[in-house]
Formats: sequence, structure tokens, C-alpha cells
Amino acid sequence: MNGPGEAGVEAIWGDGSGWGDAWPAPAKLNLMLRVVGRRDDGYHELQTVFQLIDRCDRLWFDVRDDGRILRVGDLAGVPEQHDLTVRAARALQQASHCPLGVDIRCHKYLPMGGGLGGGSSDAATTLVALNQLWGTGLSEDELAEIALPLGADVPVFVRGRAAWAEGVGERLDPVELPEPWYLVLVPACAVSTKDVFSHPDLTRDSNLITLADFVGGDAVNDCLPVVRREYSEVGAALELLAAWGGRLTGTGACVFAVLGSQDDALGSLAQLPSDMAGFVAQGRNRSPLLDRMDAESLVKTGRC
Ligand SMILES: C[C@](O)(CO)[C@H](O)COP(=O)(O)OP(=O)(O)OC[C@H]1O[C@@H](n2ccc(N)nc2=O)[C@H](O)[C@@H]1O
Ligand SMILES: Nc1ncnc2c1ncn2[C@@H]1O[C@H](COP(=O)(O)OP(=O)(O)OP(=O)(O)O)[C@@H](O)[C@H]1O
Repeated sequence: MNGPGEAGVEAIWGDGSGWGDAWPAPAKLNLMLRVVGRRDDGYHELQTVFQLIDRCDRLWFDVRDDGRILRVGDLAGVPEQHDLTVRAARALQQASHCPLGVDIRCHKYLPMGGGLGGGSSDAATTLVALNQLWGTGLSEDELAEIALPLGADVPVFVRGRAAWAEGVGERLDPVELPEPWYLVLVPACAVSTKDVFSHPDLTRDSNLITLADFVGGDAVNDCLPVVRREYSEVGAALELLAAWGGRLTGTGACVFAVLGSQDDALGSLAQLPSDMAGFVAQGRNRSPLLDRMDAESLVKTGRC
């Protein structure tokens, strides 16, 4: 993960070409995150800004005629029936009454429990890809509706655009942001989103801000104080980014900073202590998944 060669490859993938037959599942960064309330069901009302980046998991789907949904290969600590790709495929199958099944293979490049939304993005790519491969023909709105019960972060990946988000993260307004080069550090710890949101010391009453406030520099992440206290690795990573104003994405553990150029970012990555993992990626206002759909113009099977 930690090296200029890898980051260079990411830059090539990010333009929508070079994917072969793989479907990309990009990561996201939360450029700011405010916790502005708590709902009766325990979920928190947020204000956040999502931007996609061109570092991605890669997925392959082989349609089956027998209706079975199977995972090919293992994912450490995640039983097949809990895997978000399998759950997403089942949810689409039920919603569309599609008789087809699928074998799903996922190569992970995104850390789990990193705040990069890897599992959520895998689920979204599964919905979008199978909607095409099964020929179920659901609209983006219908897919986003199926996405939300799978996780608060899934809808933004279905819609595939950088967004200002409210609610639990499902009320999304697309935004056009600069697409800078980011240096992302991956501390050697996994943070449980549930644990952070249930922590007694989490700030839950931040005031509402506007997009203009964010653009003007208001980029606080309300989860940071709790995460920093509970996970010393996160604080250590942020210190490495102090010169560039490092930020936490989601509930962590990953932290990131905007660098001036790809070369700057790669140079800084190369100078990190050898025990700190990281990568360089470019911000994307449009998902590589949407680019892949356009580039390949897959023919609908119409088999359902
Ligand atoms: C922190 C973010 O990544 C910011 O984008 C998301 O809000 C988290 O999204 P996610 O990982 O898809 O979250 P989910 O899988 O839906 O929920 C995980 C757990 O986090 C808590 N949770 C999540 C989202 C939210 N707005 N409020 C919450 O309180 C809930 O306790 C839930 O049990
Ligand atoms: N395909 C999958 N990939 C990754 N995690 C999965 C997957 N399916 C289920 N999970 C579960 O979801 C949890 C969260 O994984 P994820 O990679 O989305 O973390 P995250 O980046 O911290 O997410 P977020 O920012 O949305 O909170 C994992 O710890 C794992 O138990």
C-alpha cells in the first residue's frame, strides 16, 4: 500500500480505463462531519461532505441461472451471509423478484474499519452492477432506497457523486469540489463506527452550518475527540499530517490531508515512517463506477 508505484496505478484506474472486466468500488472521504442530533432509533443526524477518491476495491460478478447468491473467496472476519455484497445482491433480488443468482468475487484494497466506506461501496457496486447484469432496470432512486437499510453510507456510492449530505447521510445534494491529491494514512487499528456513535462523550448537538461555511474553512469532524482518545494510533497519524492540517474521515481510523500535487503527495508518502501505511489518491466528484458504466456501455441482458 505504502509506495509510489501503487499510487501511480491508482491514478490510471481513476480515469475509468484499465479496469478490465472488474467493477470498481471507490472509497470516500468525509471532508467534514458534524453530529447535529440523535433519532429515536439511535441513529445520528449528520451534516457531512462526501468526496469519492480513485482508490477502489474491485469486484467481479458471474450471473447464475439457479438463483443462488454465493461469495467466491474469503473476507477475514466477515461470514458470507453478513458480507455486504451478498446482502446487497439478496436485497436487489427480493425487490426486483429476479430469478437469477450470482457468484461474487471481491478483491479488497480498502481497509476495513477505516472510515473509507469500503464495505458500503462494495454493496453499492453490487447493486449497480447487478441491476445491469440481471437486467432488472431499477432507477437510481429505487437503488438508493434499497441501499439505505444496508448502511447509511451506501446511498452516496449508488449515486456516485460528491455530495453535501444530511439526515443519516441519505439526503444528498451533489457538489462540485476541487479534486486535489490526498495523502491518506491508515493507522494500524480498526475503529467500530457503532462504538464511536454510542460513546457517551460524543458531541451530538453541533449547530447546523451551510455549504458556504464549509467552503469557507469549517471542516470539523465531531468524532475526532472521542476517536483520538480511544485510539492512540489515530493521534499519531494525525501528527504526521500536522503540517497540512490532517483530518479524520468518518469515524476513522484513516486520516488524510490535501497535498499540492501528486508529486508532493508521493514524496511525503515516501518519507513516512516505515510502520505507517498510507496511499495517495485523487479526489473525484464523479465515481469511477459511473465512468466504467459509461465507458463500457454494457448491453442490458433483459433476462428478467
Ligand atoms: C460515519 C459515516 O461513515 C459517515 O459517512 C457513516 O455515518 C457511517 O455509515 P455506515 O458505516 O454505513 O453505518 P451503518 O452501518 O448504517 O451503521 C453502523 C452503526 O453506526 C451508528 N450510526 C451510523 C450512522 C449514523 N448516521 N448514525 C449512527 O448512529 C449506528 O449505531 C449503527 O449501528
Ligand atoms: N464486503 C465487505 N467489505 C468490508 N467490510 C464488510 C464487508 N461486508 C461486511 N463488512 C463489515 O462492515 C464493517 C465496516 O466495513 P467498512 O470497510 O465499510 O468500514 P468503514 O470504512 O469504517 O465504513 P464506514 O466509513 O462506512 O463506517 C467491517 O468491519 C465488516 O465487519
